[in-house]
Amino acid sequence: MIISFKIGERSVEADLNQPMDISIPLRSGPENVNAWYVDPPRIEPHREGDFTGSIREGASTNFNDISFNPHAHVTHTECLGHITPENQSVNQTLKHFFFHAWLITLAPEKKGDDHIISRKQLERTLKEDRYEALVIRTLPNTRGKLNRQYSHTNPPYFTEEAMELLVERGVEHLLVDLPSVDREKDEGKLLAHKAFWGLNAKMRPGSTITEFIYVPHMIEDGEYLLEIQFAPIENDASPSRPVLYKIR
Ligand SMILES: N[C@@H](CC(=O)c1ccccc1NC=O)C(=O)O
Repeated sequence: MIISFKIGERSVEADLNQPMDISIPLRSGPENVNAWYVDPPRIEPHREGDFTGSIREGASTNFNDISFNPHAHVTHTECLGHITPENQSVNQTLKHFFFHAWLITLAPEKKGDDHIISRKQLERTLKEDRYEALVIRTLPNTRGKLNRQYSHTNPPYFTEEAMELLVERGVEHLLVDLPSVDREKDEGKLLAHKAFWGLNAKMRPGSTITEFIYVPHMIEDGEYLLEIQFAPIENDASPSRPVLYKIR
């Protein structure tokens, strides 16, 4: 199916039969991507008394329980509720699912023992005045991102000033291939998350951050139609499947 749509006054098309999935799937066990010091996710037959929800073990159907943490184990979209005492649900935050997005690629800069995405670096790369959604692929970009064990590795993160620039450029939905936009160990400061959601300025409760994406090499930097779908769970974050479509 080819769809025609408008971005502002510009008429464009996209082929819905050519989706580019940029999610990391969830699988059972230690091969799954992991962060935040938690055990691997589990997908296993439901057990109750002498019932085991597996056809191989005599049940009429396969009937698995799934145990995972959206922040630790899978591509997930999160809302302001990730960092506020009030319960806020991503399922109430995101009410439409197609966005005008740009994909950019950056090599985080070394700063002491850290690797950071800085404001300067973003200023050099961001050519548009305004963005609705921004997808950031970091280098090196290998399939290792699909099952990396991130705990205690101090992954790259965004500086507060970098996030302020994204807010200035109107970015409502930010997607990154890292476990977090903040430093792994920052004593709970969460400066980048707070800057993005405007906790010390104008609050941006409709904005979302999607972490743990994986953008394969063959997808070129540029402009896309982005679809973000997620499981309708009332929680600060939910596992999501962002998909890009070429705009032409
Ligand atoms: N850096 C924070 C922890 C943190 O950022 C975090 C902890 C658990 C799950 C997700 C986190 N950050 C992510 O988006 C800290 O050191 O307290």
